[in-house]
Amino acid sequence: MNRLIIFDTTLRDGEQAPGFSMTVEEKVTMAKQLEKLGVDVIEAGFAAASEGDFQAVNAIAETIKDSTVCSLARSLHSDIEKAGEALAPAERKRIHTFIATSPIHMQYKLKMTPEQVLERAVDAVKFARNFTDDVEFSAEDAFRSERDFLFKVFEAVIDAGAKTINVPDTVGYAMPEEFGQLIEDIINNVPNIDKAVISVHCHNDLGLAVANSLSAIKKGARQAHVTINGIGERAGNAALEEVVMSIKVRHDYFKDVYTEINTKEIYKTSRLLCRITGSFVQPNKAIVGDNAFAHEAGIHQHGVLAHRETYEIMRAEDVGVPASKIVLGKHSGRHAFKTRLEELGYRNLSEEEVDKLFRKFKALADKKKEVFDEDIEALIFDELFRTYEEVKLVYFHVLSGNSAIPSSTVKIEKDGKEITATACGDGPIDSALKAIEKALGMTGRLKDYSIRSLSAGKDAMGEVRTVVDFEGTTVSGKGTSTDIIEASVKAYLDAYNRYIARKTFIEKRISEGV
Ligand SMILES: CC(=O)SCCNC(=O)CCNC(=O)[C@H](O)C(C)(C)COP(=O)(O)OP(=O)(O)OC[C@H]1O[C@@H](n2cnc3c(N)ncnc32)[C@H](O)[C@@H]1OP(=O)(O)O
Ligand SMILES: CC(C)C(=O)C(=O)O
Ligand SMILES: [Mg+2]
Repeated sequence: MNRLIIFDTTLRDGEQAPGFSMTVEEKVTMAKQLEKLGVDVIEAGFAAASEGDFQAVNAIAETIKDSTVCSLARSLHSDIEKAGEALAPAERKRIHTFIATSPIHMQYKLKMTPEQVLERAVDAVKFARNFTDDVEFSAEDAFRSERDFLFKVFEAVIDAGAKTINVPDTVGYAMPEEFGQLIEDIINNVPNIDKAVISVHCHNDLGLAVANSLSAIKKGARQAHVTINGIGERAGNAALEEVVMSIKVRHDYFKDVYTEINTKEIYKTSRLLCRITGSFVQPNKAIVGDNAFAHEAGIHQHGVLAHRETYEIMRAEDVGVPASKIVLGKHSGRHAFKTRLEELGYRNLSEEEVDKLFRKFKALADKKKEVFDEDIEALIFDELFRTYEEVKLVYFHVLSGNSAIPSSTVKIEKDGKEITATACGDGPIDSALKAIEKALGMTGRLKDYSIRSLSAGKDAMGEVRTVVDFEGTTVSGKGTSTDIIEASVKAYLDAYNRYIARKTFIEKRISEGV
């Protein structure tokens, strides 16, 4: 009675939004991840819409074992037959048939009388039962429908064999209290409602899709139509991650309602959808946005460091986000700054040293959006401990092409001497970094490498960031240039210089007996 069925329509309503079309292979990949996430029903598409959608529903029906696979169908025999055919291989299959019940849709779009709509709905459900016992019926635009007519339609389709009746707020018009009231009214006015599950399908035109879904769940709805990242027609549908985490985090409010979602898979699923569709979620998006577990303001950082729950109502790990983040920027405070210094290995700085660094950090943060670890290390060495000579790049030369073995020559200045070295590699960057290592006389393990453009145009400045392990110490480095090979070489040398600086710092501290 208290299990909330999660009906995911990312691959149907989600895909209907401009820019979110997916190929058959992409839909299957997404469906596999939805199965891992533990959704109860995957609405795989609208089999009658196109040959591609038919293939997608069919391929998902063949692949998915743990979730029910569903296809949408208008209240037409031809649509329902297509859905039945596409779903044939599924272990558990559902046909979701619908017809609009609001006066405006019946009059202007369907050009049908209410009696005809009622008859068509009943006929569709009966016909769908030839393919599966699991039939869901949606009264499209239910929220703007005449209540008595809506109740009559639901009663009739349940009698005809619908196991789930879905109540869509197709145009996102409802307010949460009103939508909850509609569910209560359906429970009180549809005599056979105990034979069906009440489902809701909310759109986000006024930003209320999740609030409306939750209000309905509170009143007794036990299935929610949702999509990953809230994608869907126009402003989208209710976001799966928000509905599921609301139920989980506020179990005190939703009493015994629960879902079978493996919440640790949420973040991964959200990212997969972004990768497949080439879309982004806004940074402040609940649960899965980049900032959902990030803290930049000093007072918040202090609170979170002292006791996480001061500013976090759920754990990042519970939704699969690697960890909550303390982001250093112009709003950050001394507590967070000192913690980051300690995380970077600078544990024994005096309070005066921390103060001096903190002032420099604030000045830098005023100029930069985000202050990275390598910026902090640069401050430490530039301001406090510049006791070593940096290795400098004198020049580099690279030979590359699709018919040549990439090779590089570099000259560096180290300890007052110029050293030249040459190496071959798998590509121009690989050969240049190998030549640098030969010249340095030390090999590092490149743990991470990223490149981004700092400006627009073909001649844009590129910024390379490297994370390198030198003799068991991990350091990061940064280099910029309009030439990405030069930026890479500089970033590698920068990491090496930080490694030497850190080693020098530790040796100095040891010799001082600290
Ligand atoms: C609220 C929702 O999300 S509803 C689902 C929306 N999803 C889609 O539309 C998916 C993609 N759609 C399509 O590929 C096409 O629209 C198709 C294949 C479904 C239909 O294409 P066409 O036959 O060219 O019709 P078209 O889309 O122009 O018009 C829709 C027709 O379906 C009818 N119709 C709409 N809803 C229903 C329904 N639930 N039951 C029966 N008929 C319906 C309309 O009255 C109209 O009929 P008409 O052609 O006799 O005037
Ligand atoms: C097909 C139905 C459920 C729909 O997407 C809607 O009404 O928004
Ligand atoms: Mg919809």
